[in-house]
Amino acid sequence: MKVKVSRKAHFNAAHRLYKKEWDDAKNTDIFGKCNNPNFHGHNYELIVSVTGEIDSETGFVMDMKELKDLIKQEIEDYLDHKNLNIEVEEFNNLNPTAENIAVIIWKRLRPHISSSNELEIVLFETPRNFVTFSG
Ligand SMILES: Nc1nc2c(c(=O)[nH]1)N=C([C@H](O)[C@H](O)COP(=O)(O)OP(=O)(O)OP(=O)(O)O)CN2
Ligand SMILES: [Zn+2]
Repeated sequence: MKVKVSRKAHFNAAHRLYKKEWDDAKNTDIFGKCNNPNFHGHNYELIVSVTGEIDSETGFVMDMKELKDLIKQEIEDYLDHKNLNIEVEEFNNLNPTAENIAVIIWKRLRPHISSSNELEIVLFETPRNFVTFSG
């Protein structure tokens, strides 16, 4: 019997969506206002979910305190109040779209979650735009 436990988190970050190989006209055509060369920001809302069997001794799938500390250490401290294009090395050559940010978050958390548990990332870039990645 598998149960999913989830923890919400939050970070603010700036980004610009563009491809350096494309000229300004094409970047504006594809990315619109998200191609603003002066960057723009989002209040990202994150839901991290871990699915697995309930431990018969603790009653936990995973200790939520442990999950909270892990998200703070690996995600909030790493991304909060950052310019993703400039300050986060994963985005040196990768567009910081919601899809790519969700994958980076998954990759940073995965090594710290028991291999017998599944990990799912839901990332809201705006109140109405969100992406889901489960590996
Ligand atoms: N597939 C994706 N499409 C878009 C992404 C993305 O990451 N993946 N990102 C953007 C922009 O960065 C931004 O998220 C869009 O902002 P905005 O248009 O303001 O967002 P909303 O549509 O939710 O705002 P409304 O107030 O509803 O207009 C664009 N596309
Ligand atoms: Zn944006």
